[in-house]
Amino acid sequence: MKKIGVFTSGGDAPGMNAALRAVVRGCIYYGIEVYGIRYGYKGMIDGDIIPLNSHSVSNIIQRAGTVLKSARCKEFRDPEGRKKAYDNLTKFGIDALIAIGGDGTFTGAKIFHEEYGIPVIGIPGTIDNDIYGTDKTIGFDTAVNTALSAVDNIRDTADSHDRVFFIEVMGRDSGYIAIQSGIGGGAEMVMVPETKTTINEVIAALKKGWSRSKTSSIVVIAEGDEEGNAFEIAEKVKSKVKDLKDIRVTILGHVQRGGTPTAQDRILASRLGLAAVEGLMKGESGVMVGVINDEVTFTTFHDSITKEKPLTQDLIRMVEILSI
Ligand SMILES: Nc1ncnc2c1ncn2[C@@H]1O[C@H](COP(=O)(O)OP(=O)(O)OP(=O)(O)O)[C@@H](O)[C@H]1O
Ligand SMILES: O=P(O)(O)OC[C@H]1O[C@](O)(CO)[C@@H](O)[C@@H]1O
Ligand SMILES: [Mg+2]
Repeated sequence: MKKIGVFTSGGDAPGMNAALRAVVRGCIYYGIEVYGIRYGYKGMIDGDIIPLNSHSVSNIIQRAGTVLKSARCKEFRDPEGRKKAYDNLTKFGIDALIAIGGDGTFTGAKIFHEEYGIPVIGIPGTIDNDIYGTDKTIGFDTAVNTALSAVDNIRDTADSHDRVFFIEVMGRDSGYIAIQSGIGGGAEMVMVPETKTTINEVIAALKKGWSRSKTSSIVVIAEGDEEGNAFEIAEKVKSKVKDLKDIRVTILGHVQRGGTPTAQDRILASRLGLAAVEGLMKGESGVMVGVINDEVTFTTFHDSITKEKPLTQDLIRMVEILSI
């Protein structure tokens, strides 16, 4: 293994730059050449590939986003697109890959690895934390803290005006950001795609609060909840509770994808970046590197994308008890 290509793909996540830095510095330390593939699979297909050196990753550990840029690339889903990508890698002499991204990125990496036999290791970088094989994904901790700080701010104004707020956080198919920012922010109710929560249950939780003289309430909703988005859920609640006081809806959106990476995310990213390089050197391939119980662990792409990572049931149970 002489030349590693590294890329970031899918939604960006705070800490991706720290992971890239660790990959580049790790390669240089072990005498391996390293190339950056810009815009994920799109850059692989377009041949947008640049050599990286130690200086290329100076002063980025603290920056969110990804200096390599990211993209969602339809063409890579087709065999013709992947053939173009492989031809470009051959042209540059790249003989191994490190993919930083989420489940979609790993699905593409798995197919590519199986088709062309090129060694690939994945690093989990997504705010959603929806990947099996690691306790946390890079970017999740920062996103939770961003969402939590927004919940705190909303609580201030909700309290002044005696209002009910429905706050939607990110997580296409996953309630990790919702449950953690909900518990941390003292929400009256958290709605996540992993468990079914009916509108009547939401109403019951709100009424319980009002019966105990609570004047304001917060409901945190993961964007993938089966009852709909925050506006739809607010409307459903309103239609069933005639004397409902003032309500407001806030969608936090992409604000959760930016922001200075937390210490936890920078350290996790640095650890996983170096472990990916060392893993390739030891012959690991077709796997994702993660940290479970503070230990570096390799999980096959197959398991990382197909096995479910369940929300801790204890956290779901806590919301009701602690919001009385
Ligand atoms: N089945 C597939 N075959 C080939 N490539 C795929 C496949 N699924 C996803 N990819 C590639 O991986 C890219 C990233 O996937 P996706 O957009 O789902 O983001 P992700 O990596 O899951 O990150 P996040 O969920 O954090 O946004 C896609 O744009 C596509 O190029
Ligand atoms: O606007 P985009 O890039 O399509 O991403 C939105 C999605 O990306 C994620 O933030 C993950 O990165 C999801 O939670 C969200 O649904
Ligand atoms: Mg994904």
